Amino acid sequence: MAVPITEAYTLGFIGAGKMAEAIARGVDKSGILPASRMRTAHRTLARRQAFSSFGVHVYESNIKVVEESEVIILSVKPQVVKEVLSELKPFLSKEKLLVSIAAGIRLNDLQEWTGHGRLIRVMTNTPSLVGMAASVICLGELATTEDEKFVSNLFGAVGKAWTAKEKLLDAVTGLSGSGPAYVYLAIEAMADGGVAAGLPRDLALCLASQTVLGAAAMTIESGKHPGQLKDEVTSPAGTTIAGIHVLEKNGFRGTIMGAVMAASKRSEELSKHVS
Ligand SMILES: NC(=O)C1=CN([C@@H]2O[C@H](COP(=O)(O)OP(=O)(O)OC[C@H]3O[C@@H](n4cnc5c(N)ncnc54)[C@H](O)[C@@H]3O)[C@@H](O)[C@H]2O)C=CC1
Ligand SMILES: O=C(O)[C@@H]1CCC=N1
Repeated sequence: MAVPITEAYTLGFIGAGKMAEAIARGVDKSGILPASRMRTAHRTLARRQAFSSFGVHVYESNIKVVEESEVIILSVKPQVVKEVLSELKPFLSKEKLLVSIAAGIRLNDLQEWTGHGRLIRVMTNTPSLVGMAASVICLGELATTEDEKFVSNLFGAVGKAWTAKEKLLDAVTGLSGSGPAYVYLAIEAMADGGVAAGLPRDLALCLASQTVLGAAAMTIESGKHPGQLKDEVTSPAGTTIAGIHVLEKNGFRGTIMGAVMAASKRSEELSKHVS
């Protein structure tokens, strides 16, 4: 019988890397759980300090993290998940809720490696650090609706969270998991374009970032189709259509679609290589 997660829970991170830090800091900032109720472990001093600097308890071993946590976020690279879980399996009782954020690692495999199904898979992204993540949640067989609510609240505190069937998670990974990197490239390229056109670098980067933020907010808040919003920027014989012509000639949309599809495919491949 799965024990409901109480308000006084502790949150452990197995794998104190970039994504774990973005979640831990984001959750701490959100106010729903202070860093003092979070635990992790790492072999390097630099990563231990990165977590202890904002109040996370850092232990000597992954086992201690699991023993001391009710909810465990598995945040190691997909390639080491099986090995890490083989060590932790005896300590992962059904009282504990395991949340895997590893790209491509299926619930079936996680279930086999842990010996039980009180599992939730989440594909999130690094903007959790600033409370703007996009996360998708998939429930394992033994995860309860309370577990789902709990994890939705946790990831909802660092952005927006949706629940979906696991078969969609490779596509989610290719779109929103990897997506921030595509947008960083776009921001960098827009800033470079601004510099080429004569802007100082600092101003160019601020303008590029704010423009992406503003356009994303317009898409979400106006409810308008992005094509309509594009038309509203594009005056006849104006500047925007000149820019769009260059993008279309160079396959901009096809390139972005191809990136999402390639990353989704890679997520699918990862699942096959590790099981
Ligand atoms: N970085 C991102 O934007 C996203 C990453 N993810 C997933 O999150 C997971 C972590 O990714 P990152 O944080 O980017 O990687 P990372 O390499 O920054 O973090 C993984 C950490 O795990 C540590 N580690 C390796 N073996 C370990 C072991 N046996 N015990 C404890 N720790 C160990 C590594 O030293 C490293 O610090 C991956 O599975 C990835 O697919 C999911 C969504 C987005
Ligand atoms: O590049 C990766 O494999 C991870 C998963 C999604 C974002 N970063």
